[in-house]
Amino acid sequence: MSFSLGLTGSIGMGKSTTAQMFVDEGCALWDADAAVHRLYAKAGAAVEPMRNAFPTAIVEFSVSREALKQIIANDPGALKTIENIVHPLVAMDRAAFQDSSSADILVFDIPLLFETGGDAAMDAVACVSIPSDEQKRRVMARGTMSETQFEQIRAKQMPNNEKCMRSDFVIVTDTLDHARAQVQDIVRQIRAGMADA
Ligand SMILES: CC(C)(COP(=O)(O)OP(=O)(O)OC[C@H]1O[C@@H](n2cnc3c(N)ncnc32)[C@H](O)[C@@H]1O)[C@@H](O)C(=O)NCCC(=O)NCCS
Ligand SMILES: Nc1ncnc2c1ncn2[C@@H]1O[C@H](COP(=O)(O)OP(=O)(O)OP(=O)(O)O)[C@@H](O)[C@H]1O
Repeated sequence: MSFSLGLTGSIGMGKSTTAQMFVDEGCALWDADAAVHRLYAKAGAAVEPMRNAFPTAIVEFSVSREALKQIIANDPGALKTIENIVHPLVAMDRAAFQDSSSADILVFDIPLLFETGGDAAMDAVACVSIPSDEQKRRVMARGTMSETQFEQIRAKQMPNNEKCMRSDFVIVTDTLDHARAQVQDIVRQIRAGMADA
């Protein structure tokens, strides 16, 4: 039996970077954002349902994120429709990974873990955390979102302190070395618990 660890945190707080540190420790990784990329790609399972809901979102046989962002900017309610299409498909992709992976620890990088109730399927949850001003600085430095887009996404997410309170582990992502040390400690604790079980 493998151990399922949910890895969550608000936009730009360091989930993807921290997830790779779990991979370095021998954990298998499933990434919800990467699953969405597969679903949006040519022949991906979200393309046809999305075409039905938002014909202008399809560019060259795939779902265009730029077009989606435009659609959401004009109609913030569109995000709910998008989620209703995407989230069940994401859940199927996750279940297939869970069934097929043989690593001792499976890490699920899921931005909306608590918001979608996905935490119920996890043995434990780790949340990445940094102060909100640093979060904004890091997202703006990526240069992929306007401040309005960032604030829209952030407003939809559960507040960071609530996520941290509901998690079994909090990983402070202030420096790479500090984050790695915390990841190694969590992996050690989980493996020790598995050995005791
Ligand atoms: C809004 C979209 C077009 C923005 O695309 P873009 O490439 O600019 O950003 P990206 O996908 O990398 O998302 C950046 C971060 O925003 C956050 N985020 C994305 N979608 C949502 C959402 N529906 N609610 C809250 N936060 C979200 C996540 O923390 C994510 O890591 C895209 O995120 C999307 O299609 N979202 C709907 C699907 C979804 O809910 N994905 C979340 C993971 S299942
Ligand atoms: N421990 C850390 N120390 C210093 N910088 C970090 C650390 N972790 C992440 N970062 C930086 O913060 C930024 C955001 O990190 P990352 O892309 O991992 O976040 P994310 O939570 O996956 O983002 P999103 O929610 O948008 O997908 C990146 O520029 C990354 O280099």
